[in-house]
Amino acid sequence: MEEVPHAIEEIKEKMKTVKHKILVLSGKGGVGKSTFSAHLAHGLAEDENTQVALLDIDICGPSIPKIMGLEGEQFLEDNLGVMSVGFLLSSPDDAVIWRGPKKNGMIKQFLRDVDWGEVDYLIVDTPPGTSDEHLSVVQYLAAARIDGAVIITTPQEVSLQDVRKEISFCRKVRLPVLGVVENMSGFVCPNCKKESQIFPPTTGGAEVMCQDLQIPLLGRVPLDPHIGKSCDKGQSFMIDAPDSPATLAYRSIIQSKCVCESCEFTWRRGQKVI
Ligand SMILES: Nc1ncnc2c1ncn2[C@@H]1O[C@H](COP(=O)(O)OP(=O)(O)OP(=O)(O)O)[C@@H](O)[C@H]1O
Repeated sequence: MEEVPHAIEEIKEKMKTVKHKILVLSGKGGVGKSTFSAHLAHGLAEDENTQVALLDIDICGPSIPKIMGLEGEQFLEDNLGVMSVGFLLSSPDDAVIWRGPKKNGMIKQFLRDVDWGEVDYLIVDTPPGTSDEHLSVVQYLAAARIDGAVIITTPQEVSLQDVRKEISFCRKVRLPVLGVVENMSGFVCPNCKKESQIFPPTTGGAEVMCQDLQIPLLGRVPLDPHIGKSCDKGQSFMIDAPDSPATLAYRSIIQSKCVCESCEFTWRRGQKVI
């Protein structure tokens, strides 16, 4: 037990070279959290002067190595580093069946023992829900100050319901909510450009929920089947389809963050919600 406060101090020291730490959360699985985390990392790293690190703590289902086209390697570009438990498995098909303490130990090792170097943004992709991994990363980074969480949802009530739980978790552990991204939000037909709602928002979608909870809606990313194709190839969809509505949505979300060097990072300054 004595070990945890000690590790928190060590991690605080290690994180001195990491400017911003952003957790990516979702209530439900399969809503596009890892895809968003990967594209946030790609998008931020397009500026070659920005150092980005992507840490995948979805220990039982690490999909970041595949999405980033890194099965076996740990670095992508000079300014974009990736770490995942997926790199430690002998085969991508290996199952990780770990209890809480072992997961916590792995997260501690990732944060404390990886040589992160000078990093502008550390993006942490988490498993769905609120479990050991979330508590652990929040606890270990407690003294190192996390900027906040971005929460990914689809427009359906079944996903939004779990987002409310996620927000309640954030409030309990005093993790600021930077905002919500509504993913798979409408489908723009590539031929006629008409938008249809594949997953209709029965309760008003993320927009109404964000208004109710006074949380920023960072943007909406439409459904595009080519996103899955790019991810399967380990490529950035933003490079593969630079003019698509989904790319424009990713870019608008990424660009809306405050880039001012001197100010304290918030997605939209002054709107950080605890
Ligand atoms: N906007 C989108 N349009 C179309 N497909 C998408 C979109 N976003 C994500 N996907 C696809 O949805 C599937 C689930 O995405 P992803 O693995 O990122 O979800 P996740 O929330 O991280 O899931 P889990 O938490 O279970 O790991 C993937 O096949 C991905 O390619």
